[in-house]
Amino acid sequence: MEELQNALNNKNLTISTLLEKGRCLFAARDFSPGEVIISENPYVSVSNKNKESPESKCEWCFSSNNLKKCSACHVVWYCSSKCQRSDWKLHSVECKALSKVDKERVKSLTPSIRLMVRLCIQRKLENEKIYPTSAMDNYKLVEALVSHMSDVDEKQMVLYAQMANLINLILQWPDSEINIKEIAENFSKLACNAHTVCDSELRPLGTGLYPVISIINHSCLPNSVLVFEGRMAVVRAMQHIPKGTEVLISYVEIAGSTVTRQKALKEQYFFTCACSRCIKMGQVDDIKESAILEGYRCKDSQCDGFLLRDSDDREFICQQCGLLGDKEEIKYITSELQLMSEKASMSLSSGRKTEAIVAYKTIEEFQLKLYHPFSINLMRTRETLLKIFMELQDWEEAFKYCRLTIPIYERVYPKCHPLLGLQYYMCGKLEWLLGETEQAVRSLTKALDVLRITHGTKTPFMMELLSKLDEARAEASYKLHPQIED
Ligand SMILES: C[S@@+](CC[C@H](N)C(=O)[O-])C[C@H]1O[C@@H](n2cnc3c(N)ncnc32)[C@H](O)[C@@H]1O
Repeated sequence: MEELQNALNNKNLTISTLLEKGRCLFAARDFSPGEVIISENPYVSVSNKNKESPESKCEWCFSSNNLKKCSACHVVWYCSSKCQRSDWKLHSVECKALSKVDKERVKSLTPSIRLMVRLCIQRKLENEKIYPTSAMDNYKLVEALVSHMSDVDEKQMVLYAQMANLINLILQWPDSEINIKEIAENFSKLACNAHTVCDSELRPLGTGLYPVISIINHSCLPNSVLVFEGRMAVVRAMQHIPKGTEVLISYVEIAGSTVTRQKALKEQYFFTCACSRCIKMGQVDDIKESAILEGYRCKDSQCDGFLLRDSDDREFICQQCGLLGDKEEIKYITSELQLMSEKASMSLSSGRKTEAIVAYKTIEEFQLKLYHPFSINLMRTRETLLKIFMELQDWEEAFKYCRLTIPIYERVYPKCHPLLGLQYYMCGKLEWLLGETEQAVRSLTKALDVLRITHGTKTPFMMELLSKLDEARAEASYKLHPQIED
C-alpha cells in the first residue's frame, strides 16, 4: 500500500483509514469544480449485453460501431484491430476456455461470471509476469478491497460458491492454479466494489473493476462524480473541495427518500450512511420530504399538500388543509397501479409500444390522483413515456414529458448533478427540433453549465453539445435580427 500512497501523493491525494468507514481518499490540495481528481483504467472489465442494453459492444472500449466477432469463441466483439490487440493477452486465454464451453451455455454466461473469468486470467498473467504491473494497477489492490464476507447471508454465500465452481469448470485449470474460496470471496468483492461503466448519457455499457477508485466512499450529498470516458473511469470535483476533505461519490440513486437510500446502501454495501442528509432521518423536514417524494397527496385536487399518518397510525391527514385521506381508496389505487405497471412493462418489453403508451398514460393519470406532483413514481412514469416517444421520434410528445420531468429533477438532484444536466440537454435538443430556438439556447446553456463540470469540456460528447449550442445561438440571433435582402 506504501507504493500506492506514493503514487497518490503525486496526484495530491492521500489514503486514510477511519474506524467507521475503512479506507478513505482525501484531497491533499484544493480541487475546483470540474477538475479531474483521479482517473483510472479498469483492472478488468466486461461489456454487458442484456434486455436494457441488447447490442454488442467492443470488449475493450465499449464502442458499438464497426464491430467484428471473435471467430474462435463467438462471444467477444471488437471495433478495431487496435482494441483487439490491446485485449489479446487476456482474451487469447479466455477465448480458449470459452471455446470449450457448450455454445448454449456460453450464451447464458452472465457479465459477472465473465468478469470473474477475466479477473482470474488477469491474476494468472500477472503472476507469470506476462502483464506488467504498476503501483496503481496490480492484483494486490484487488486483495485489499473490502469483501463483507461476514455480512453476506448464507443463501448468497451458497450462490457465490456455486458461481466459483462454474468458473472452475470454465477455466479447467489444474487444482494448484485455482482457489475456489478466493473466487467466492472475489464475487463478494465485485458486489460492493465493481462499477457499471456508462456512456456519456449514463446508459450502461459494461462492468469494470477500478481498485483505486474503489477506495472512494459514499455520500448522499457527494462532492465528486464518477463518469466514464470510454473504458477510463474519471472522478471530477462537483464543487470546490478544500484540502483535507474526503473525496465522496454517490453509490446509489440519490433522488429517493432517506429510508430508500439507506435500504439500498445497507443491502448492497452493508453500511448505514451517516452523511449530512442521512443524519436528518426521522426529523420533521426529512419526514415531509419523504412524504412528498414517495408518499400520497391530498385528495382535494386544489390543494398541493401531502399526507402523513396520524399518531395512531390509523388515518392519513393532509398536512396543509387537514383533510383526511381515504385509506381504503389509497389501498385500492395502489393495488390497481401495481397491476397496471406489470401489464405496461410487459407491453413495453415485448415491443408493443402503442399499447405501452396507453398503459403508461393511464398510470400517470392514476398517479396524479394518488401521489404528490413531485413524486418519484410519477417522475419514473414520465421518464418511461419520454423514452418511448423518443424511440418513436414523436418529438412533440417527447418534449411534453421531458418538460414535465424538469421541476422534479431540479428538486431531487443537486444543482450540479449529471442527470439534471442531461435532462436539460434533452429538453434543449427537443426544443430546437421543434423550432423553439430561444428556449433551446436557454436549456442548452443550463446543460452546458452542469455538464462542463461533471463531464469536462474535451470529450466528443461535450464538443457536440458546444457546437449544438453555437448553432442554436446563431439561429436565435438570426431570428431576432434577420438579414434584410436587397
Ligand atoms: C467501494 S468500498 C469503499 C472503500 C472502503 N472504505 C475500503 O476500505 O476499501 C465500499 C465500502 O466502503 C464502506 N463505505 C463506503 N462509504 C461509506 C460511508 N459513507 N460510511 C460507512 N462506510 C462506508 C462500506 O463498507 C462499503 O461497503
